[in-house]
Amino acid sequence: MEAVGTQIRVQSLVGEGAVPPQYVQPLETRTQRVVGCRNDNEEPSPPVIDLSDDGNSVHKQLGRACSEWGAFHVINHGVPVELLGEMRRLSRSFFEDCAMDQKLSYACDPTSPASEGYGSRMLVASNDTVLDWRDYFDHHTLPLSRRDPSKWPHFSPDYRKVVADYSDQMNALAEKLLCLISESLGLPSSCIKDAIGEFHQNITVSYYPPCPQPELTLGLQSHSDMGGVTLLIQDDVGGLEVLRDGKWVLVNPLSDAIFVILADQTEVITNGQYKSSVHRAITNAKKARLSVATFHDPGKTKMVSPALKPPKYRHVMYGDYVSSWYTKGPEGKRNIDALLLQ
Ligand SMILES: O=C(O)CCC(=O)C(=O)O
Ligand SMILES: [Fe+2]
Repeated sequence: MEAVGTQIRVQSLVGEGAVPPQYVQPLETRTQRVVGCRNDNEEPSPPVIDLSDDGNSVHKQLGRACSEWGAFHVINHGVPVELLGEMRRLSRSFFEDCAMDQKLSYACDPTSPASEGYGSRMLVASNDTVLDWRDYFDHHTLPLSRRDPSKWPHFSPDYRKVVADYSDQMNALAEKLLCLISESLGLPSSCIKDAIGEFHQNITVSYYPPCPQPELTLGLQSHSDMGGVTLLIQDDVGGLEVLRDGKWVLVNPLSDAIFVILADQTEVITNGQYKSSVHRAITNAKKARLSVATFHDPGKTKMVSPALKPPKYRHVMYGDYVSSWYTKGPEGKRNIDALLLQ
């Protein structure tokens, strides 16, 4: 078992046979799913939107997807699919091919939330939080003043270049999607992007090792993302679930698609017309799973408020919103609900 400070990497627990008690979820948050991670159409799943369709049709499909799901796949998105594959391949290789002491040379600071590097524990606030069955590597990528590739792995000569290319491509796609999403509400194209301001982008690679008792654990507990919009790719294992009408729905992996997740500030800006998506990751006993989530968020000092009247949410300074998230914990949508005006 490896530890840095109080941080243990989940990967180093694999092979212990039983899940340590800190990782055991209370009954009410455990998954009911018999863990075979495919949604075989017995339940509706988030829509797939072809961005090469004509403009009108894309706006309509986006409007429905955003109001009914807050999350959807996009295809023909303009990002080279080879780059998606490279990002998955290289990030998997960091977790699986590098020795633990090499990985730990990139350890994030366990005392500071969202610090860059290799970690396992998302929340630093309290010792009684149930831990996620997940390790991660967080890269700070935009604005360029935050980007320091010397903090990223270099076991492969391509790693840093691929992450930088991936960051630029995701940035362009996030901007394009926010324009389309604004237009789908009849707002000026730049409305949501302007309300978020310059993107603060982080790329988090999550690695979920096989879990001996998947029915007791979660890879990542239920939450909505805090910022503007998240663009996610995953491998073919499956395990991401979105909450819809009180039911958890498994998101099937589509290798060439990018999964778009609306986050809390987009809910505020659209005045609740579009809701952020509550999601989580479940575990399985057989295969490690990998996802790459790219977050596009406001800067810490940005004031965010609804673009529509009368406002249903109070304005908030993004940095204050983030601090309360880290002190209280994500727990579904509790934090965004606190911004609702009566
Ligand atoms: O692993 C996944 O599919 C979900 C990741 C996620 O929700 C996050 O990093 O915020
Ligand atoms: Fe998330």
